[in-house]
This record gives sequence, structure tokens and C-alpha cells, in this order.
Amino acid sequence: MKAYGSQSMAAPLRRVLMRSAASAMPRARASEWHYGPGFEAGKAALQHEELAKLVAASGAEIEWLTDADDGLADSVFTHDPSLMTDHGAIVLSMGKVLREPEPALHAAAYRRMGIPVLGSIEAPGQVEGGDCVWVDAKTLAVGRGVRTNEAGIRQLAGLLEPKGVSVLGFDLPLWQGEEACLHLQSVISPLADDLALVHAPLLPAAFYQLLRQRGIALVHGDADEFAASNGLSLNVLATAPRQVIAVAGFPKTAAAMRAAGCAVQTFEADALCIACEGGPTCLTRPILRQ
Ligand SMILES: NC(=O)NCCC[C@H](N)C(=O)O
Repeated sequence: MKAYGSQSMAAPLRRVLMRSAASAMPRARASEWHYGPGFEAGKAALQHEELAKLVAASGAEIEWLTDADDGLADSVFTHDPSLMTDHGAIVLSMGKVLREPEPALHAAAYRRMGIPVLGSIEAPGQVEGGDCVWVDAKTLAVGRGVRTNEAGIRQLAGLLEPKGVSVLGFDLPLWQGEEACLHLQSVISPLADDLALVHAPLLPAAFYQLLRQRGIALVHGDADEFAASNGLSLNVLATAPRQVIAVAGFPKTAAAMRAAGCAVQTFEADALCIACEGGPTCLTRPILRQ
């Protein structure tokens, strides 16, 4: 079997990079990391264990980033410091200053696993994985916002266009301000190649039109649940087409996905996801989807 490669966000997840909250978050101070009052390190660690069980039960093999005591609390969100392609990994460059050491951890993990690195985004370029959405294997949509800038998008295009991938940048709104985390993936979660969960009011209009042109059916997440969850009702992980892991507590959004033919599993994540602004997609960096 191939050991790496992914240019889809819903093909069956075979191998994934994760980092436990038990190793990353034990001493994190909420005020330093922009976490909400619901953050509690011990509870976040247990909730992360529950997510890891669901991911493993889906059939994916989990690779652990590191268990070093490095105080990098946000490194649990392994989706963001690197991007996987069919041609190797791209090591990214973080927009959040406290996360700047994380891409080096990913580069080291790829070296250890023998996975080639196609290239790196260099300062002043910034790209976070949460801003990158594979619309199909030849189209990468990238949100331009507080975490990802134009210089980074140009560098990404320079790496991917020779491989036949169009890289399309879309402006994101500011929403809750520069300190908060709004990625393109905060407002869309692909559920299958032809289906995506969206919060349409915050989608870049041209991106919405692209999804419609490509014939991607849209499931609209419940707006009140989006507001109540700080957007986390929308960040769901497809472990295979229409097989989804979501944060518990948002029954209307889950029902909308089920009505569209999805099987939805949930886990409690108030201390891990809602407090720390990242959901199950953000907590996983797919290494192999096929
Ligand atoms: N892809 C994602 O949406 N990642 C969430 C990252 C949350 C983390 N606390 C951050 O601010 O970067």
C-alpha cells in the first residue's frame, strides 16, 4: 500500500498525524492561547483520547507527532502546520505567532516516516492548513485571512501548479477579530466529493459560486448551533465519504448531515474543541487518503 498522499478531503482516511492533548496542553494558560473559559487541560486530554479511539475505529492508522514536553498547546491541531499532497508534504508557515515552532515538528515527523517534502512556505509567506480545502484533486481553494496571506498563497501555487493543481485564493471575513481563529475550514467541511457542510453566511461569495458550479451539494449547518459552538458545530471530519466524526451537542446540524445520507458519530469536546477553537478536522493531519 502507498504510505502517503491525499488530494481529497473525504476519500477513506488510511493514515493520519495526531498529537495528544495530554502531551501538548497540560500547562497551557487559556489567556495566553486565546482559549475560552471552558478550557481544562485534564478534560481536554480525555476528550482527545475519545477522538483518537473513533479515528482508529474508522480504520485509520494514527502516527503520533511527538510526546515531548514542549508546551506547544496548539500543536494538537495537526491539520495546520503542513499539507499533504500526492507528491509529498508541504511544510507550512503559521500566521499565529505562538504556533511558529510547529512546522519544524511536522518536517521532523515526515523525515522519520520517510515521507518526501515537496516544499516549504517561507516568511513572509504564511499558510495554515485549516485555510486549504481540496475541492477536487486538481483544485485547492485557499482562504486569505488573518492566518494565510497572499505571499503564502503564491508560494503554494508555485509548488502545486507544476503538479497540475490550480490554487485559488478567496478572501475571508474578519468575523471575531485578528486574535480569533477563522479558517476557510471554519465555514466548510467536505463530507464527500460531491457534498459539503457549510455555514453559507461566512463563505466567500466566489467560493460559494465555485462549489455550485462544480455540482457540490451543500448541507447547511444550523445557524444557532454555529453561533453557540463558536463555529465548531461545522468542523466535522470525514473518515470516508459520508462517514463523519463531529463534536457532540449539535443535533440540528447532525440531523441535516444524516438527512443527506451521512453516518455521524460524535464525541464530547467542550474543553478541547469549543474552548480551543478547533474541531476534529483540525485535530487530524491526513497523511494518506485513498
Ligand atoms: N484548522 C483549524 O481550524 N485549526 C484550529 C486551530 C485552533 C488553534 N487554537 C489556533 O488558534 O490556531
